[in-house]
Amino acid sequence: MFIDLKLPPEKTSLVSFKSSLKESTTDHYRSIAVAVIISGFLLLGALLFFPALRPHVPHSGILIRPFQNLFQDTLFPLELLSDDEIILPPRWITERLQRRLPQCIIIGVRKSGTRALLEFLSLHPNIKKASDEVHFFDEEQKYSRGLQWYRSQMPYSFPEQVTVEKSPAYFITRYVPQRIKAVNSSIALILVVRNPVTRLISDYTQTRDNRLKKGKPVRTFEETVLAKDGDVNIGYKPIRVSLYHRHLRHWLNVFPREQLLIVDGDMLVENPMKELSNVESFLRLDHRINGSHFHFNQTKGFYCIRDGLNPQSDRCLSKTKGRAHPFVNEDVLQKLNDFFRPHNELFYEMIGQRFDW
Ligand SMILES: Nc1ncnc2c1ncn2[C@@H]1O[C@H](COP(=O)(O)OS(=O)(=O)O)[C@@H](OP(=O)(O)O)[C@H]1O
Repeated sequence: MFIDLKLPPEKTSLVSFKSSLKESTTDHYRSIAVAVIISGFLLLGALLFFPALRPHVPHSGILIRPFQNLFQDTLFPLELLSDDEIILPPRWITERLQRRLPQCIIIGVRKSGTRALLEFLSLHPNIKKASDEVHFFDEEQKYSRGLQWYRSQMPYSFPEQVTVEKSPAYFITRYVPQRIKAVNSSIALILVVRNPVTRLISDYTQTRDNRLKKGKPVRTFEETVLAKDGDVNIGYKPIRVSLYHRHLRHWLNVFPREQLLIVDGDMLVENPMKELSNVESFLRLDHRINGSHFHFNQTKGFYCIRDGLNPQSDRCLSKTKGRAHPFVNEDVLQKLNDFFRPHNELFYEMIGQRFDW
């Protein structure tokens, strides 16, 4: 049999052979790439729509909500997250993340701006706050649960971060300083104070509002703070709370003065940055909180936290902070100021610092 092979000239044949070989190799790789991409999409789709197909990954008990700021309160125990909210952080993160006992406590004074201070401080990347008041050292029932329980109330933190909690009742509870010292004798303590009369009015307003909410009868401020004979009613607890030197004495019997930072609560309202900067220095942290984090909110009448330049992002404290105070008669104010003046002097002497109260 004769087969008629019409071969092109030799040179042309070699070039076309090479080019056809190149084309077919490129086509081959292209098809593989397309196949890999399509299978990837199919796999992702399957995992997305059929959660049962997802591989079970053993977890370390610490999970991170993806794409949210890693260094804020984003760490949750497993039960708080749904399946599609969780990813596992790499081991180098989980090993360094722990709930730590606080290295700093805001001990009081109640109604002086303790919440504002805690919230504002937590803007610092190296500060982690316990969101709720913990009351470990002043409430027997909690204290009896021990340090493991206390630690479990703290947020997850990295070793370089400072954990802070605030429980204003600590300041006025006699046995608290000793208890804190027994746990951490070098702890950093912060006391927020404001004009004792303003603090008293704030305390009264809170109690009055709570009673009104429960439908209970209320007395006017004047009726509450003055006794029948017209003297200041020292039987009224909020008056005693404002006698700062009496409570502070117990703390300074236990801790050296350098371990305590006094924050001016009135200044915290007017110019939070000044006080926050003092706290950063006290905690030996870099100065990372700045004026751009705050915006004076006209409606609230206080500084609120602002994320970036977005006015929609203003985060103000709750309605229970910054309540309207009742009008107080000038004579009563005078009487209260006169009453507190010698006590304030004792306080100034004790702390080596003056206020214009
Ligand atoms: N930025 C900002 N926003 C709102 N409120 C602010 C702020 N800074 C300080 N304050 C003042 O904080 C007062 C409440 O104090 P505390 O947080 O210590 O109260 S509490 O003891 O925790 O209940 C609260 O007292 P009242 O004005 O009487 O409500 C405020 O005056």
